[in-house]
Amino acid sequence: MRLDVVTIFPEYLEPLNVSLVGKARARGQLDVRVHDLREWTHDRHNTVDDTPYGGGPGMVMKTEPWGECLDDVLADGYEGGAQAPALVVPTPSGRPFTQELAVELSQRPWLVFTPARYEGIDRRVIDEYATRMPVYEVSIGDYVLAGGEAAVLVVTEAVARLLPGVLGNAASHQDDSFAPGAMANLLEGPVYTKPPAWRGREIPEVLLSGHHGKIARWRRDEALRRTVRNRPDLVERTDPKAFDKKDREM
Ligand SMILES: NC(=O)c1ccno1
Repeated sequence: MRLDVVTIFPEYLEPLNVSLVGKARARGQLDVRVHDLREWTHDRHNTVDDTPYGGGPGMVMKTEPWGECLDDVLADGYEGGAQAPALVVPTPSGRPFTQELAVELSQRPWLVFTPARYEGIDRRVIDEYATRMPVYEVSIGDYVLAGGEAAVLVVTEAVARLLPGVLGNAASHQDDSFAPGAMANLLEGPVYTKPPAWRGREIPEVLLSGHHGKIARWRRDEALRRTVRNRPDLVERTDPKAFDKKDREM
């Protein structure tokens, strides 16, 4: 997978050089390219923003630097072919970024992220590239950040860990909260490791029983308990019959 990120703060994307994403890049599983938008400006102040038409607070990111930069970024890929890119626009007014959407994005060969600053990017930029490729406007939560770069880090990590071979144990993400299948709409339950006792706190006995069926059921029940406590909205979304199905799958 190829990921391009266009930003006015390239240093914000340094975390993409470490841990899971950094290792995937080193192994060649991910080709991440970060581009400084200001390199596509032509004035001595490297201007990327201007006042909004219609008035109002703040500034809007200008079309020209974005257009010239995205044209260059896309020029070395095959638009519309097997390497067709998709634009990913982090914005509080986007569709919620979910595990399901992470799975969908992980199946694309090339993502181009356009994190905005200020009040956002002139809408004509998104409209222009929407004529050439899929555009995903995504929100990582109901809050406003100073810019989209933090959202790029979140989306990149959630997508990269789903790529084949990136997680050491492929089974790890099958039991994730929200993972399709048995865990869809369920939060992950508690996890434990050695020592068996710590400050008088013991491990739930069932986890030491070696009885896989009982352990699976206990984990499902704990996941349900946590979901009811922290995300009752997810429980409402789940057909009660599905819980029986989950029983069989776990
Ligand atoms: N909530 C978000 O995803 C976001 C992106 C940029 N600012 O906020």
